Amino acid sequence: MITVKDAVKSFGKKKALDGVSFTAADGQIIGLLGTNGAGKSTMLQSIAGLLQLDAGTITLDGKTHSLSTRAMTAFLPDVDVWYSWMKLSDAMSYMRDIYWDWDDAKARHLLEYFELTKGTFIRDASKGTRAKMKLLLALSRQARYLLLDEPFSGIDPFARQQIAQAIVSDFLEEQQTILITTHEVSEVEVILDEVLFIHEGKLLLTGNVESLKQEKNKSLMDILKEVYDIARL
Ligand SMILES: Nc1ncnc2c1ncn2[C@@H]1O[C@H](COP(=O)(O)OP(=O)(O)OP(=O)(O)O)[C@@H](O)[C@H]1O
Repeated sequence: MITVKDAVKSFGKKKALDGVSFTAADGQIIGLLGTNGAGKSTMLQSIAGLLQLDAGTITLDGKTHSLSTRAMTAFLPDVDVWYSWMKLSDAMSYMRDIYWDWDDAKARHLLEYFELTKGTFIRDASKGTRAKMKLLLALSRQARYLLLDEPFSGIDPFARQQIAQAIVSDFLEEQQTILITTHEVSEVEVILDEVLFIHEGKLLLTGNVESLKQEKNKSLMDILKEVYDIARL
């Protein structure tokens, strides 16, 4: 379980996280949604242990950040982090050498699923293909916690559906907990169990997606718009 308690993080005068608290139960797919600059990436980077909070705590399975929590976590950043001179096969070998939980069978499955070629140089790949490569490298680990920051960025709507499907089938195989940030609410809605809606560093809405939709008799996007409009009044 991921437990975030009263998380505060500022950059200069900007409060990127302003007292955020939530728990992410094991085996759930959770959407961390919000407007530009809401604090989503800051939240994911803090959970990944890449940023230190100014106040508050984050624990994974009750443990604060350490090598063992790092080992449980796979983080997919929203920027390109791979050397462009590498081929996809080089990046895969690198991951296999670094992480004991690298799963070759899963990597082969994702390679086929995304129709990627191992011999492609990262620099020669289109933006969407690079996004699929990044996702393959993150999903091929058997990490308990998958933190995916904008995995659909730059990807066409047809491939987005395919990727969302891959995340679900991967999830069902491994019973991992997935925290995903995205602006593509309608594409991701079908795979989410829970939603966290963040605005200006504050959590405005949290809950089970199906229960919220039934309770309000609205789509997730309409529920978020309503919450956002109220927050801006
Ligand atoms: N390293 C940094 N230095 C200064 N300000 C930062 C830094 N990282 C984030 N911020 C600021 O903190 C706020 C939250 O940023 P964050 O990237 O977490 O938002 P986000 O919800 O992921 O946005 P987007 O959807 O646009 O990616 C923004 O105002 C951003 O400008």
